[in-house]
This record gives sequence, C-alpha cells and structure tokens, in this order.
Amino acid sequence: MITFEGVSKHYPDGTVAVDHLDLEIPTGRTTVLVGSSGSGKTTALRMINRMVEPTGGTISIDGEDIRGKDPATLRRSIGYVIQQAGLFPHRTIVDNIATVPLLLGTPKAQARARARELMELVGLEPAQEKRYPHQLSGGQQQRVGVARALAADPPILLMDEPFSAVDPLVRTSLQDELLRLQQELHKTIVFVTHDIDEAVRLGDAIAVFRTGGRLAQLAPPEKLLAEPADAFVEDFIGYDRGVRRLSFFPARDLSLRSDIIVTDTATAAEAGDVAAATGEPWLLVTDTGRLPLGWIAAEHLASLDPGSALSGVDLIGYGHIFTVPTDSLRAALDAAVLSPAGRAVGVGADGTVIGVVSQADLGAAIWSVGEADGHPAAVGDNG
Ligand SMILES: Nc1ncnc2c1ncn2[C@@H]1O[C@H](COP(=O)(O)OP(=O)(O)OP(=O)(O)O)[C@@H](O)[C@H]1O
Repeated sequence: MITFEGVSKHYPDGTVAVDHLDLEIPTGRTTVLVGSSGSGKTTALRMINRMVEPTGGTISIDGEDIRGKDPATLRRSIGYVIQQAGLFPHRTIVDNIATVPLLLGTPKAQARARARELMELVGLEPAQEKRYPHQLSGGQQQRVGVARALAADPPILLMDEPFSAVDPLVRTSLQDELLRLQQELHKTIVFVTHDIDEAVRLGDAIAVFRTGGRLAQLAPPEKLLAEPADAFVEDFIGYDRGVRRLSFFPARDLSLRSDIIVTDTATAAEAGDVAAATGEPWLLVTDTGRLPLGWIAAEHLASLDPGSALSGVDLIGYGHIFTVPTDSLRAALDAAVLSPAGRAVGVGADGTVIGVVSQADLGAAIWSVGEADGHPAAVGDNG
C-alpha cells in the first residue's frame, strides 16, 4: 500500500501543486489519477519515486516512510512509464528493455533473455528486437516503454499518460494489453490520465483531482459514475455518465428473442408466417450454421414469390453485433442504436446468433437495472 498523509508540494514561486493530499493506493490494484490540467496529478505521481520531494506530509510504502530510502534504490523497485515512452534512441529495442537489469549488474545474455520474454509479454514481435526506437510505431514504442518498466520486476508501476500520444484504436489495444498484463502480474499501478473513459476502463479506483492539487473524490469507477461527490466531479465525468455506467452491467442478463430468427433455407411464405405469428416488423435471417446474414422486413416478405427461398433475397445488413457472454449493456445499446432494424443481434463467443433484442426491450432492461440499485443507469440521475 502506498499512503499519502497530508502531502503538499509548494513550489518556490508560490504555486501549490499538491495541497494536503490524503490518499491510500492499495497493493496489487490499479489506481488512476484524473483531473484537469495542472491539478497536480504528475506531481503526486513523481513524489512516489522521489523525483519530486514533498514540502509537507509523509508518503509511505507498506508503512515505511520513503524519506528513509535511498532514491536510487527506491526507483529500482518502481517502474516508470511516460508519454512517448522516453526510449534511448541509440539503443536497440532489446537493450532498451534490458536497461535496468544491466544497470543492476545482470550479465548481458541473461538481461537480454529476460528482455525477450518481456517483448512477448507486451505483444512485440521477436523480429523487432534489433530495431531502434524510431523504426517502431508510436504504439509499439509504448509497449517497449512498458516492457522496460517491468524488466526489474518492480512491485510498483507509475504510468504518466503513457497512451495519450497514440491514436484511439492503438490506445484501446494498449489498454486491453495492460488489463491483460495486470490480471497476470498484479502490480500496484498508479496511472495518470486526462481521459475519464481510460480511467473507467483501467482503474480499480479513480482519484479525481481538482485545481490546486486537492482530491475531489476517490472511488471505484462504478461508484464515481453513480455518485459523483459534487458538481465539479459530475462536470468532469461528463454528461453521458449514465450511458457509461452501462459498461458495468453484463449483457448476458438480457432476455433475448430467438422466435424472430429464420434460416435462409426458409421460403418467403414460411418467414411470412413467423412474422404474422410474432407480430414483429423485422426478422433476422441466419445461415444453417446460425451465423447472421441480415434483416428482412415483414412487409417486404409479402411482395416476394411465396415459394422462393430467402437465400435468393437481398437482405439489409445486420449492423453491429454484441457478444452476449462478454459484452456489457453499453455494447448492446450501441448495437441496437446502430442497427438498421432498431434491434441488436447478440452472438456467442463463436459468432453464432443467440438472439436479438429491440431498443424498446433494452430500454426496459436498462430501466430495471437502474431501479434495482437506486441509480437509473441511463436516464436522468440527479445524484
Ligand atoms: N518545477 C515547477 N515549478 C513551479 N511550478 C510547477 C513546477 N512543476 C509543476 N508546477 C506546477 O504545479 C501544478 C501542478 O502540475 P502537474 O504537472 O502536477 O499537474 P498535472 O495535473 O499533472 O497537469 P497535466 O495534466 O497538465 O500534466 C501546475 O500548476 C504546474 O504549473
């Protein structure tokens, strides 16, 4: 556990970067520091490895005041990852990753072998080990930065906006990678970001900082979205926090309809019977292996030759799908909103259709989720 007790940082020019910060950062979890620009996040982070010294208060790691530790020794037990990776330009990738073990006197062959293991761990191709940083993409450089920080196997990892210089797609894949790594490694991660979505995805706990280096709220992401402590936090989280909260509710609890699914071997007449029996304006057509093919409108069926098979008919694209066992209500809502039929297609892990859910049914499910815990999930929450 990393503990801040009444920690302040006043710069000589009078700037109060951090003001009486009390914060507990639990071992083996990811704590994300978010807040507006200049709110003291980086300063707080850099005080943990003594790159910045507090002007007041105490920081301790597992009960030991860090002032009693030699800064160089302390930093060896703390990995540090920064924006744009900060790699050494004239060292190959493998040697960049091996930097700390080499400094610690690990024999070169052993340090490089460890670096190669880490390359695999963070998803870098072995062929890249002899390249130089400028020969890698921004996302790959960040992976090298993470691997380098992990090389001495430190229990603590400080990450200062590590993914903010890459495009949104690469950023999402780096976040996925970090989540996967953390499941395996259980490091104590302190992660600074401006991006509340990143914080919600990565954090076990989120600390929201306000200008002047004060802690506005510390809470798990779901609680932060449901119960922002004050107007500042509410404003910082953004107006769509209700929809974001849906990421915490699993889609597998939705009740899906399978009575409006027909295979493409069915005739127009047979499909018409299904439409009439269910009263549904849209049917989902799948192949015989239950992979989705597209939607057909009930009213379109009436204009077809009754004996013709659906396989010969132009269908409307099935749009976005969601994966029932692993996706959240947010993904299901997204799929329904984007669907040409106003209905979301839910598939299993193998891509075969489990069932569909209409926007209306999804709305009812979202409403009941909100009612169950007293915080309407996607409707006006005046919390
Ligand atoms: N060496 C310094 N001397 C004087 N003021 C400083 C110094 N370093 C940081 N500050 C000030 O301390 C405050 C907090 O800075 P810090 O970098 O911790 O904020 P931050 O929340 O990480 O900001 P950002 O999100 O923009 O990186 C800012 O007002 C900054 O200008």
